[in-house]
Amino acid sequence: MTSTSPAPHTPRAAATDPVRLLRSWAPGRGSWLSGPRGSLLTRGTLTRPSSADPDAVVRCLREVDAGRPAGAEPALAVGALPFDPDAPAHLVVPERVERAAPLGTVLVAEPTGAPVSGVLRSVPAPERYEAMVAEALARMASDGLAKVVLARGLEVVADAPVDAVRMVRELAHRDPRSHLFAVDLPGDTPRTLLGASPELLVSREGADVVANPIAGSAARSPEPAEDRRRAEALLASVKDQHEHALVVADVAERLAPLVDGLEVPDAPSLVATPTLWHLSTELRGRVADPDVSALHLARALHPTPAVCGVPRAAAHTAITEIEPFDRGFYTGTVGWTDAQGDGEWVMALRCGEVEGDRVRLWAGAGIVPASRPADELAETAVKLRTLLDALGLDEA
Ligand SMILES: C=C(O[C@@H]1C=C(C(=O)O)C=C[C@H]1O)C(=O)O
Repeated sequence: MTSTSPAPHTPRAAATDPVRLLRSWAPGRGSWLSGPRGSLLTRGTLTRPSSADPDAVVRCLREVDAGRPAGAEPALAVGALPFDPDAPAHLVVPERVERAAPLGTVLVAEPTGAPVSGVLRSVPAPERYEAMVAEALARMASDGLAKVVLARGLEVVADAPVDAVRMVRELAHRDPRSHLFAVDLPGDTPRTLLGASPELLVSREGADVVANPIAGSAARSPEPAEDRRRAEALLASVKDQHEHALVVADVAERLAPLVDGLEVPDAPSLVATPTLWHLSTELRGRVADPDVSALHLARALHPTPAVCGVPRAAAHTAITEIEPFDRGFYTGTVGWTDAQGDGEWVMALRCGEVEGDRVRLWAGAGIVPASRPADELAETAVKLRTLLDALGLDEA
């Protein structure tokens, strides 16, 4: 790690207005994260951990802390881990951190300014995605693959540089209760990963650990009775319950050695985004060893079958062979971890990457033997709406 002067002390539970924090974010200056437990704005780069290995990150944070006055807030590392656990992660120890209450408690005004106009390209074409699902189903019949999550992407070439600030405010306006994020990515030109995810990978606060896998989805309806019917059909769906149970079993198995008193609900509950119903299970426990940080937990769980599959290695191979693009940070995890081990990591879903006049966005769906290609394509189209709506684009 490189080191510079110690960061100024920021009070842990600053009574900052969460909307002011959101309004202070701009690409190239730091990261903004917001979820049901609070929001966080970071600025500048004090140092970068030498690797994203959790032990190295915690060591780096403790070194930063050692140079700070007693009672200062613990140093933290913020950033993103890619889908591929072997690909380079992006973590920085920021110069300054500001915290605020959850954004979900306040109304975020609809941003002004023109939405994006430009050209959209599907990667791959929608029919090709259906063929990809069919290929996954064929592999399942022959090689013991129980679940694989297949994604597709959209590439937007806009008529002018894309306003990432407007997109983030639009996401916050539409779904302030989701896990919102805007994180600068490394590269020669400024790149921002931004999104509104429904899924918490894992959080640690003191000894308390929460993981909240989500899998199994149904499009919502603007008509209340139909909306309710779809939610109940999802809860009763044998296919979706199976798809969900595979994820919960994997998360529980990987958490078990790290967590005491793991509580795993017997059945999932429903959660809603503005566009989708999902099956959700909240697992809770307490870290067995205080040195197991939120980042250790995230590394142990990622990539869960909510974004990869079962068995993990076979699903990862199938994804690499079938998907015609590199996922990068999509279906990776975004968050922070501090010197005491607290932190929160959310799944990089319903997200896009903004770079100049380009935006890349992705959505995927869990494929199990009972999946049908046309239904999975439709599900990805609904998932893509989150970012398309933030862009003000109509297609897909
Ligand atoms: C892969 C995505 O979402 C994941 C897959 C889901 C599913 O298959 O039902 C639901 C939530 C997420 O865990 C995505 O949004 O792109």
